[in-house]
Amino acid sequence: MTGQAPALGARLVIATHNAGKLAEFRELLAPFGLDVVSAGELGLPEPEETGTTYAENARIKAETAAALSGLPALADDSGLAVQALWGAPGIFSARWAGPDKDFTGAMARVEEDLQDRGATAPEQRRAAFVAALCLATPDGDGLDVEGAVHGVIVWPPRGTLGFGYDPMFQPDGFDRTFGEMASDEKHGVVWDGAGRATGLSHRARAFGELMAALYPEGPPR
Ligand SMILES: O=P(O)(O)OP(=O)(O)OP(=O)(O)OC[C@H]1O[C@@H](n2cnc3c(O)ncnc32)[C@H](O)[C@@H]1O
Ligand SMILES: [Mg+2]
Repeated sequence: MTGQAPALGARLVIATHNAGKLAEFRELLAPFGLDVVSAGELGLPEPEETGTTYAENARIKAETAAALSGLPALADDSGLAVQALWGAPGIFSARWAGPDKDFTGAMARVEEDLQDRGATAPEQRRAAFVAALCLATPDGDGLDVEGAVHGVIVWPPRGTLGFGYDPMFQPDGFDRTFGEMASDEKHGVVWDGAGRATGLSHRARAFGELMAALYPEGPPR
């Protein structure tokens, strides 16, 4: 293997129009010295997310951005999957917030739906954040990975950090929500001695999987 990631390239498009995700990817990619540019900065359109899975939607976003920019593109499709709601809002997590991106309203809808089902005990309020990443190249190569983090839905929401549904999600093993965690705690990655990356958030875990898939034999020298 050469010193260069096989598919990342020196310039990489982050195929998202979500400022919160973009900030997290910039932090995750910061150590690698890539020239990171977002789909929004390139003026690329937001493709319609017509897939029925996180992975399908991530691929649509990555392939669209790679084809339009001529650069490798990394996309993320993610969401909050609440067990008692059969995985909702899931791939519709962004759509629950509507065109005004009203996540206060979207979180209230999650809570209302849980209340309607009488889900008041923590074990009835289990949920996971899920992220599917797709790295696509302009010549049609694609790499798909996923990550998840399990936890519980809390009410009322707590914390002002992060974005989206962060204030109502408390990961297992913590007494704080993602909205109460500094970015490094939520999605910072830790490298083990073999060059494998792990982290807390769904996005950090998926990122670790991406690195493992790109470099199955460990980091490039
Ligand atoms: O499609 P792009 O342009 O990437 O941006 P988006 O916001 O529409 O992203 P998704 O279609 O993947 O929808 C995922 C939604 O799930 C929520 N979500 C995903 N990851 C999250 C996280 O780490 N913290 C809080 N909410 C998250 C957030 O509200 C997102 O809008
Ligand atoms: Mg979207």
